[in-house]
Amino acid sequence: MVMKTIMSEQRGFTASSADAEYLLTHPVPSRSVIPLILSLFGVSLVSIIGLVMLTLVSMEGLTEDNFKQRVKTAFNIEMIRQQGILQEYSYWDEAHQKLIVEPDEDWAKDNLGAYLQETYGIDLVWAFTSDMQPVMTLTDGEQVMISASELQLSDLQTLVQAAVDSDMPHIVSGYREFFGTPYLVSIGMFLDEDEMQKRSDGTFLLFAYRLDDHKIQRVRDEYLLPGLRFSTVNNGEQSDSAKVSLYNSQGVSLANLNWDTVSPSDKYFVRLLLPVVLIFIVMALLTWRLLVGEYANRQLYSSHLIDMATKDFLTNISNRREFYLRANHEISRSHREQTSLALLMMDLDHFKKINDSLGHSAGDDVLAEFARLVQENIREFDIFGRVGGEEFAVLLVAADLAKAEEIGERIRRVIGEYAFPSLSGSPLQCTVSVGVAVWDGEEALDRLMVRSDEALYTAKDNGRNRVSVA
Ligand SMILES: Nc1nc2c(ncn2[C@@H]2O[C@H](COP(=O)(O)OP(=O)(O)OP(=O)(O)O)[C@@H](O)[C@H]2O)c(=O)[nH]1
Repeated sequence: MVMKTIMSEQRGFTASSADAEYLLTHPVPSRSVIPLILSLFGVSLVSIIGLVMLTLVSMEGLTEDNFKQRVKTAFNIEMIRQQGILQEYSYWDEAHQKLIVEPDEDWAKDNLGAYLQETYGIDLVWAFTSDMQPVMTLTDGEQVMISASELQLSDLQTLVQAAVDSDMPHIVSGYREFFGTPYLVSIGMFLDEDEMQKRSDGTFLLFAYRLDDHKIQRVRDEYLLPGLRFSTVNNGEQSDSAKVSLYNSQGVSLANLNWDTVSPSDKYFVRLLLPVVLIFIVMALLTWRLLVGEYANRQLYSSHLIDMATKDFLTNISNRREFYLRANHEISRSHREQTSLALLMMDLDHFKKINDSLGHSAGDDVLAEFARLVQENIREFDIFGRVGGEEFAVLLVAADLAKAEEIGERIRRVIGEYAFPSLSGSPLQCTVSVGVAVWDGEEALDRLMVRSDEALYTAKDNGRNRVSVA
């Protein structure tokens, strides 16, 4: 409501009352809020980067665990596959006949040998008796002779016993070392095809494949385990860097499996970081622009409002209210400091005629021009205001009667001699009457105004265009 009043009094200012209303309900933000908001952006950015890092690092752990699980699963499947092949042969009466009862080298080579090696990667086939005497031995598809003592070199005995003790089909698997090389081994008892039980002779069949680079490459490709590497362990110790180790039945590590997992933090961090940082920078810049722009608008608007409240829109000098405020302040100060003051009250002569003959707007121009001329002829610290329609007042600071008369006379002369520009073409002549009153050192502003007003009327009564003293 206050704003609306000011707006209607101070015509000419372009802001609407809705704008003023908005300003009142949205106070100008303090500039210190801007760095605060930007710091919040910074903190959020750091938190998001931290969160992304944390997510990626935990993903890294998951990826590592996941890969390890897949490697173990792959080797378990390999074992089961080997057991499946072994089972087919251990149940096959003809195989028992040709490998144990009447060993037939040609049959063995045709039905096991190269065929098993090429199709299933089986490098080693042994058929042996319950007292671990080898009957038929095929290595790399070829029949070779191998002694019982060589067979006993490994901890094969445990595996043999486990096969005997296990349930049907009496097949077990494990990792064993033969001739200094780790192998994936499956041992099964020969079973009777018709009776579906252990044969009375307690004979065994062993299938194994060598864990070499070639095998690991196959596992790598088949089970989609990129980067899987293999190394044998000579001293039986698990290597520090090994991610999965293959142990024999005594818990001795025979081989180490390693791989290079792609680290999500390495792979995605930079890719994620860049857009996140960019988005934050853009957001921070936009916020900065909005806040700074808004702040500047509010400042501008505030200064406009102050102008509207204190200045006369036509002449740009103090309005009545502001004149009273400043003049009262000056009287208090003069009272304290015991200095002199004088008041000039001025009124343009026959101003109505200008309005009537040339129009209100021409009258406005004369008023504005009059104010400018007066302003030029008083001192900077004098208080000048429009106190009525065509009535003006100047409070002369530290001025005695002589000084006040001198200034009043100067104004009267300047106005009288001035050719006011006019739209009609020919310049206008105006005169002004001035009433002077010197402050008595005690009186209030109203009283001083009344006395100078009376002096002004005396000037008017005495023929205008003159300076009268109260
Ligand atoms: N153009 C214009 N005229 C105004 C404004 N304020 C007051 N007036 C006019 O000023 C005139 C004052 O007339 P009067 O009070 O009769 O005084 P005067 O014609 O100046 O005659 P004296 O003062 O007796 O010399 C009136 O016509 C008012 O309308 C204003 O802001 N603009």
